[in-house]
Amino acid sequence: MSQEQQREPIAVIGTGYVGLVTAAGFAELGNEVWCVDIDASKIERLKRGEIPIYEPGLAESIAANAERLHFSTELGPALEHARLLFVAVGTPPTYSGDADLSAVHAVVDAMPVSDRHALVMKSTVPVGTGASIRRAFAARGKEGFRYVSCPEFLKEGSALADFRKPDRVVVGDDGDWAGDAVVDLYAPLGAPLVRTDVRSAEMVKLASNAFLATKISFINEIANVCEETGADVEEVARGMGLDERIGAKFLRPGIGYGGSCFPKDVSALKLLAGNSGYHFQLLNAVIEVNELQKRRVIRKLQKHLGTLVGKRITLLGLAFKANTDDMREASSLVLASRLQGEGAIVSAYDPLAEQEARTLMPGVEFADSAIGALDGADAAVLVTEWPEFQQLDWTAAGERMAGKLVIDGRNHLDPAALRDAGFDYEGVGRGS
Ligand SMILES: NC(=O)c1ccc[n+]([C@@H]2O[C@H](COP(=O)([O-])OP(=O)(O)OC[C@H]3O[C@@H](n4cnc5c(N)ncnc54)[C@H](O)[C@@H]3O)[C@@H](O)[C@H]2O)c1
Ligand SMILES: O=c1ccn([C@@H]2O[C@H](COP(=O)(O)OP(=O)(O)O[C@H]3O[C@H](CO)[C@@H](O)[C@H](O)[C@H]3O)[C@@H](O)[C@H]2O)c(=O)[nH]1
Repeated sequence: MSQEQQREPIAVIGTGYVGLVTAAGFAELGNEVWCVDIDASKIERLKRGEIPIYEPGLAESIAANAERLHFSTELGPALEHARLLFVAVGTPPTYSGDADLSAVHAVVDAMPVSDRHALVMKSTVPVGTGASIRRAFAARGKEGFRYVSCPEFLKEGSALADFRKPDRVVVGDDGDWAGDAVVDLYAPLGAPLVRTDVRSAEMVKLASNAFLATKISFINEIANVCEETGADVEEVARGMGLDERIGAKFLRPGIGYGGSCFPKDVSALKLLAGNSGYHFQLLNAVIEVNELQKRRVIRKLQKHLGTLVGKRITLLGLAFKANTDDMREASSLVLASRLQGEGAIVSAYDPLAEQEARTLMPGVEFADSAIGALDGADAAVLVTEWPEFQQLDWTAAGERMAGKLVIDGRNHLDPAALRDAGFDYEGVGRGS
């Protein structure tokens, strides 16, 4: 038998961003992967070779490894073929800001009480979730149920690359066969391994996201002070980032962090701390700065245009970041509704996220090109850092706009080039 054939078959429950990337990544390594999702239409599309989300390289990887990838709405085949069941279902925020664990509980309830299987938690869950799942199994008469926390750190837009070359692999377990098997699965990637207890692994995930979000809110506040003092935050971030203790990553100022993870995980950690009797003061500020950062755009527009009533404002980019079609917690959603609240007419363009955005942004006029969206606009707001906005012929765009104002929410454009093209340009903390 070749080494490839000997690799452990696994199951992946939930075929969203994390589940599909995990499945494709392990299939690349030679594992048979049994994927399960309750969304029948998603499974049908996957069986036909259609990939329901956009993630660079994912379609190609799934096509190249199709023989090792199996898709079903039934848990049965997964349980039959695999010992390790990777759970990658959603844990969205509830109204109160806690993580909604109903999908995780649905998976736990569907699991047989068996010695042969172990749950490997990829979904982001509050600290203590592993312990409560083990208690639930104990109540079903299964004391020795195996549970591994193996949090996922991929970033959308580079998810497959992150799987192939992770900064670290974190495995939280009781030191039993299931933890050993997960360590073996990841071994070919050669990543640093943190093997620890379940609660600490759960906390590594929440603390990492909270720290990164804190870094972003910090640089956003520095940017705001730069606007008051005439310093250029891009130069400041460059100077800070070269200090190895600080590091250059996640120091890009902008209109706040969005996406399916940072907002929900920061809030979940804050509530987890609160529920445990600790007031996590820093995270309150991180969240508040992030909310206010989006609203500063409105003030910048008003500074130049006066009232926004009847003004036509174009949002360039809608997805929460470039290279994804994901609209979850995108800053564009807040901006569009605030602009509409001020009486503005909002037009928009995004190269990938339009379809999803249409369902979330009532009253917004969508165009199929940046230049089309800018037609007749009084101002453009760059929301997502798509490379095509740097390549846009801004002189031609300016000729079609009613006013020549660009608010660059990601410091993505060249201020000098825009000013040469006759625009008023405002970035975030870029001086004047
Ligand atoms: N998206 C990211 O960048 C990212 C990165 C790291 C961790 N995470 C965490 O991973 C988890 C999954 O995130 P995602 O973005 O992949 O979510 P997603 O919404 O894209 O996918 C979740 C999938 O689970 C399926 N599902 C729901 N209940 C199910 C059930 N009972 N059985 C089988 N399938 C079920 C859904 O139909 C959906 O396809 C979350 O906890 C998230 O916080 C996400
Ligand atoms: O310097 C920066 C970096 C990011 N962002 C914003 O932060 C948000 C999140 O970006 P990013 O972290 O690149 O994307 P995600 O796919 O949400 O990934 C985060 O959330 C995932 C889910 O938990 C984790 O797995 C990843 O490690 C973590 O980076 C986006 O709105 C970005 O525009 C900034 O404003 N400035």
